[in-house]
Amino acid sequence: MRKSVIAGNWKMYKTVTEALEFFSKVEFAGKTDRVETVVCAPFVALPALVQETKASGIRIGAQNMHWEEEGAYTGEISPSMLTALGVTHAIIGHSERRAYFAETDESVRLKTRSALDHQLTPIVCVGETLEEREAGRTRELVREQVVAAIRGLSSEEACRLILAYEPVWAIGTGRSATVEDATDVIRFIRKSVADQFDQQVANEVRILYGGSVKPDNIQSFLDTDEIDGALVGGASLDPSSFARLVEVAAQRGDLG
Ligand SMILES: O=C(CO)COP(=O)(O)O
Repeated sequence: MRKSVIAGNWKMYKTVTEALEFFSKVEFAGKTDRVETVVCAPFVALPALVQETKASGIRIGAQNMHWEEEGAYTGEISPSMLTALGVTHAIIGHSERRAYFAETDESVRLKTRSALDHQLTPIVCVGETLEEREAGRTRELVREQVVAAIRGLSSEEACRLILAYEPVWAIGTGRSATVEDATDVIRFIRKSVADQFDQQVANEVRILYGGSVKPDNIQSFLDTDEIDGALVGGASLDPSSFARLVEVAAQRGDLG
């Protein structure tokens, strides 16, 4: 059975002090062996959070990275800077980065490749806008994004990926996708992975749903075998709500 993942994406929220406060208010012990629990925090909070969460089994992730090892790239952070801190995951190609910072399928491919080369787990985001969904282009677009990200990877590397289906219209809107729609697209993503590699790789890749996931709707997403967890924005900022999400996923682990 694939291990469930609950990944919080804090986006541009929380100072270092606030980030540390979050972990002083919440207890994750005993759950993180059943659920891969990741908090993707702003760069400046990463060193303190890696130290703070050492004993708890929580993994700390970045929200972006450059693909080069080092160089004249003002304002950028390299994968080896992240691994040197003890960061284990990196979100790649979030729709906000695609929309506001000109991330392309090609930069997503380079970053995915580089993250894997540096033993970081990439959480690669794909998803359509409302306009694209209404035009019936969801599958075509999502397949394009997935294929671009995994092009050139070996099967072993592909198995280490986490993909996240995040429909843009569901992010931060309070309007999540229905479980049926999310399941349908995620099943299709798994098939796209199988087409590029084989069924065995497709069976191993974890695929998350993201977009207005909250403690009161996560259970319905996790009830389907197809969805391996959630990438959570708003509801990951509050310690008790994030802990609740992890708890629900941990109970699922018990059943498996
Ligand atoms: O963008 C997201 C996670 O990456 C989802 O954000 P919300 O959970 O706030 O909708």
